[in-house]
Amino acid sequence: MVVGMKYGYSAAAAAAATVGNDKGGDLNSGDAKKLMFFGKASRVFDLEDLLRASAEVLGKGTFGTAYKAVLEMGTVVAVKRLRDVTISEREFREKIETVGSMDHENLVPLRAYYYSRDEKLLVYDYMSMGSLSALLHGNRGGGRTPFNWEIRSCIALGAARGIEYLHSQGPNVSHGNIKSSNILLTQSYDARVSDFGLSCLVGPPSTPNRVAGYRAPEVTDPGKVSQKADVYSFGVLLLELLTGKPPAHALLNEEGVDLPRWVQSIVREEWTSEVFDLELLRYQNAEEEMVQLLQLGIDCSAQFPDNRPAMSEVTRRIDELCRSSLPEDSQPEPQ
Ligand SMILES: Nc1ncnc2c1ncn2[C@@H]1O[C@H](COP(=O)(O)OP(=O)(O)OP(=O)(O)O)[C@@H](O)[C@H]1O
Repeated sequence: MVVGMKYGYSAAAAAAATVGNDKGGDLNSGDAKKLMFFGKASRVFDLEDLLRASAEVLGKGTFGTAYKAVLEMGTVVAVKRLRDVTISEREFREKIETVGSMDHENLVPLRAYYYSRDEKLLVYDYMSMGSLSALLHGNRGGGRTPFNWEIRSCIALGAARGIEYLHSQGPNVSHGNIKSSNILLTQSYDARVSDFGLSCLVGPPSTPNRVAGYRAPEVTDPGKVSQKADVYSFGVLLLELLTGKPPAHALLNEEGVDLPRWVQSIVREEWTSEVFDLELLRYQNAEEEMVQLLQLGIDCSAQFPDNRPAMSEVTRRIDELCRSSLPEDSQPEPQ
């Protein structure tokens, strides 16, 4: 199956056919029609390889459709086809260069991009374990790895570190779309934050309710999200991780209650019996730490931005919780 034929990458295919040579470097030369890579060692395939790859739709998101593409040489990548890119080509290239320069072990690296008038593609590492959302809310039948405290707290810490890194790039740098489907997992359940930097490339989402459960109350323009709004979304994500409930859960919405308010409506003494995910309780051996992480989720999702902690503090608190729940003989060296 060919990506271009099956999913209509025809504009990219046409561009590829006209490339002809690799020379030149400015926007009007052949390079403008090529797959542009970030980093040095990663230039192992080109646009034609990508167009020949067999592809499968992973899902439709706010910014476009994501595909899993298996290249002929066996490399697997995730390709995001952006829709509604409203900014100019120059602005797009400038912004995407910034995104591509972000480098942290808890971010999904952007490997390459393709820009033409009709087609904008982003190429990421493919994360074979999928998203936190799928793991939390997908099939809970037998055969799956117990989704215990150790794994969940490690995911919370990794995601917090990724967001903290983004925030450390400047006071105006934020993610803008923190949610469980944007936390992807490696084989060893390390968390990687994806989709950063995309909200400034595309127009307003056509489906605003997708992020409803995660969006901070003060956010009116999804294109203008502050770091404190990211902290709110991360707080909701922590509550989701511990309760196993999706923030836009039908039952919660019927009562007009969002996840943070639902958790707060239950007295602390009843958290263990009423709030925590039953699957988490089954492997429970860290009740005090679970309660503290839930409290952190509540603190992060405070109504007023000034009452929310900074991501650096959030990371520090999760790191402490992870350390205190480890057996004495397996405590890691402080970083
Ligand atoms: N690099 C990747 N590796 C594996 N799966 C991915 C990758 N990127 C995205 N996905 C998965 O593909 C699906 C669609 O992703 P996409 O980011 O387009 O939409 P979303 O996360 O559902 O929403 P949004 O666009 O608002 O972030 C999701 O299930 C996501 O977890």
